Amino acid sequence: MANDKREVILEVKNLKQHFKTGKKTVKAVDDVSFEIYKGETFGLVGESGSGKTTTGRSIIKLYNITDGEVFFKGKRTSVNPKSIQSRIKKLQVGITREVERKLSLVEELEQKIYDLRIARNAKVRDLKEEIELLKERKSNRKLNKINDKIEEIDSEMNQKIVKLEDRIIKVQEEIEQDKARNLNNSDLEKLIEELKTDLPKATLDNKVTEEFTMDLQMIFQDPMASLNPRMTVRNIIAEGLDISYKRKPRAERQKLAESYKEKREEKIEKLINIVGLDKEHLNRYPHEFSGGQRQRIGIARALITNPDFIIADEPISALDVSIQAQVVNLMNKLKDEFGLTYLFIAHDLSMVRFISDRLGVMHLGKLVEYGDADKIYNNPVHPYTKSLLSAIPLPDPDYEQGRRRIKYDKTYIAYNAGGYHEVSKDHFVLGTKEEVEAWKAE
Ligand SMILES: Nc1ncnc2c1ncn2[C@@H]1O[C@H](COP(=O)(O)OP(=O)(O)OP(=O)(O)O)[C@@H](O)[C@H]1O
Repeated sequence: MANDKREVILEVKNLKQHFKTGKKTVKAVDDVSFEIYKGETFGLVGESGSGKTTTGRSIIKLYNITDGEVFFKGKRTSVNPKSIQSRIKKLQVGITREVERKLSLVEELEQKIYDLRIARNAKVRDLKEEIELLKERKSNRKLNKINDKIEEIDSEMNQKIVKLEDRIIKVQEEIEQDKARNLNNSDLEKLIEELKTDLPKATLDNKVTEEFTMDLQMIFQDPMASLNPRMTVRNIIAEGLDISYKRKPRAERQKLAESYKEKREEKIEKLINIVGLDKEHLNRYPHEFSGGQRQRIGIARALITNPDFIIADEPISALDVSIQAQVVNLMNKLKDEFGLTYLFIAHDLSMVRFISDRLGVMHLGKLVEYGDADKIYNNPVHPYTKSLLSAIPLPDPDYEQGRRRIKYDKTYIAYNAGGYHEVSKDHFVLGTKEEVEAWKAE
């Protein structure tokens, strides 16, 4: 599993998703970063309200993100234009400060030149008085000596002044460069426009690009709520294809019409079989199916666009335990068959543990620990992960009798300090250095 040549398919960088509700701001996702490799199952776990769903929805662009970036197959798919703007502003403030610092350096250097001249004048004044006396005494030899001395003082001072003036010129040039770097407002607007065109348009108006919609699909927790009750299974499954077809220009659609119908039907029939249902189910409506069957329909619907990435948000939580394993097995089979990558969101760790290659543990909008799933299960470091894992029941009566949930006191954790620390290869923990060291030693 741990292979350095793994290809990153999804990268989430400093993702923030905050919601304003009245006066309060809910930081549903707060500065979360992680990456998912092609072909793996990345389990995102945490208790209800920790921000897992919001993370998934932000990735699939159901929200305009508050801050951060998301890259899918190396292409930036999400960035908040306001956050670009604020970053540029910060840069400008930084440059302004730098200019101020340099201006005061110039002042300092000018002061030094002034001080040198004062010191020189004081010295020379005394010598000149002496000269007047010597002139009266007509002592030419001594006179010459003092004149030489004054010349010496002057040349020494001039050398110093030349050096200082050179520095001043250099700093002034730097100030000009800084000022040129500091964009005026119209340049700023231009830069933002450039950044915008650099991104898929979807990023900014929250419409989704064609490619992205096809490549990235979602499976939801409650298939009944996510399947339109008034649509037949056939049309539900075909929805992704139909949307993309309807987006095509009319002329192209007319040309394709016949072959599209055929291909569509072919694909639907193939998929209904693949997910373990029957062709004759296609004319029925969602309410005629059991929970497990409805989830199979949801899976077929996700597969119709040939995605390579699927976000499965609690896909088995609403199902009977007996059905859960069936759906998980089906998803695993499809993963191999179609070369899929999964982001598998779940609050119940007992199943995720068996299917995840890598894992992220969320708590209060933060990703507190992530990386290789085995490492995290066998050697959890963050106190929240330890507590969460201790809550998983095991099919072992002796263990169960002694099992106690490890208490977790979040007040001890400095969530806003520190960053991610790699405690072993592909195993990252959020905290300050001291915290992580202490947790490791526990
Ligand atoms: N649209 C929204 N407006 C305001 N607050 C929201 C919104 N969506 C989510 N939240 C809040 O953000 C926090 C994280 O919610 P989220 O649904 O992402 O958590 P979760 O870990 O997926 O939990 P669950 O398993 O219960 O769905 C919660 O406090 C929730 O109330």
